[in-house]
Amino acid sequence: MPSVLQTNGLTKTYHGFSALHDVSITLETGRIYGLIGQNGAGKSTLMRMVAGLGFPTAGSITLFGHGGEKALQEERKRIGSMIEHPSLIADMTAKENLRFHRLIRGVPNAETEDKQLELVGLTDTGRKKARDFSLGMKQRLGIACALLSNPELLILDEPINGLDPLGVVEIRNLVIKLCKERQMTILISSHNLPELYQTATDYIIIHKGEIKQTLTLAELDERCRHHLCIQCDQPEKLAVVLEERLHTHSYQVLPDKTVKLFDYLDKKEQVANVLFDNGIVVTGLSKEGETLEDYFVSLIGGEKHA
Ligand SMILES: Nc1ncnc2c1ncn2[C@@H]1O[C@H](COP(=O)(O)OP(=O)(O)OP(=O)(O)O)[C@@H](O)[C@H]1O
Repeated sequence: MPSVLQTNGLTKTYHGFSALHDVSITLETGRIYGLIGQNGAGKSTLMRMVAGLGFPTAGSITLFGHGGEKALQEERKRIGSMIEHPSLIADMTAKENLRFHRLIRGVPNAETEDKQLELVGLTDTGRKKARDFSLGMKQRLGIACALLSNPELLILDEPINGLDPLGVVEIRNLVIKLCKERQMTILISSHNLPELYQTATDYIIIHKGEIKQTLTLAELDERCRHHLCIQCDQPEKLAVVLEERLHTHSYQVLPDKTVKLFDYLDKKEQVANVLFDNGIVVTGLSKEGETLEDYFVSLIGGEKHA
């Protein structure tokens, strides 16, 4: 089966400024790809190129195994997208908005309107106009519009931006459901990395227009180094005890005096006993791992978070 999407050396330059540089990625069926990057990293630019909302300066795109402008035009009918903002008409109800999008996109069956409204939980909005919708409702209606043609690839640019916690969970559940039940491939960008960690099966990390890394959730978990997190009254003395009594140098003392021990992960009690025997008062000892956010920060060289 061909990949859903392949980009090869995709590059976009705006008046000499390189917004995307040599981007080569592959998306496979039925996976949720979290696209991560700081403001201005090139996430929307990449999504726009794939959705056909902009032309690359160089490089190529293959969708469902087909490349070339003519074939891409056809294959893009298999894509649904909500990029930057949901494109809604403020004066129209949810259903009218859906009908408008359905007609301009030439989707024949009208029943799909109710189906999408139900899927995103907007069946009860009646005569209420889109202008009076909450941000979460607007986002969900935008997703419903993107789903009208029953796409195989769904592109969502920051769909949870500005949503309250309940709204965030609703979008997460919807995305996971679409992937599981319809084998839909989803490319989703967000600055909310803890949330993306709960949603995505794969991660694409982009920095200053270039792909820094692509990895699966399993690879991420393996790379997020696990450690014992120790809180105590004397971190300097603790360091000496770790080196002299436990013969390890694999630790880090953080500015807040927490100590991360990368050794003895399954010997918590032994560590606790040795520290106690050496007069160190331990107020916290737990096994922990790095988060997606920590990993992202260390990967892009400690710059501000996404
Ligand atoms: N039409 C344009 N003309 C000139 N520069 C542009 C244009 N569109 C995007 N850029 C620039 O390209 C870079 C990448 O922008 P892009 O919107 O893709 O970033 P992003 O990762 O989506 O950021 P954010 O998280 O803030 O949405 C930015 O520096 C942006 O200013």
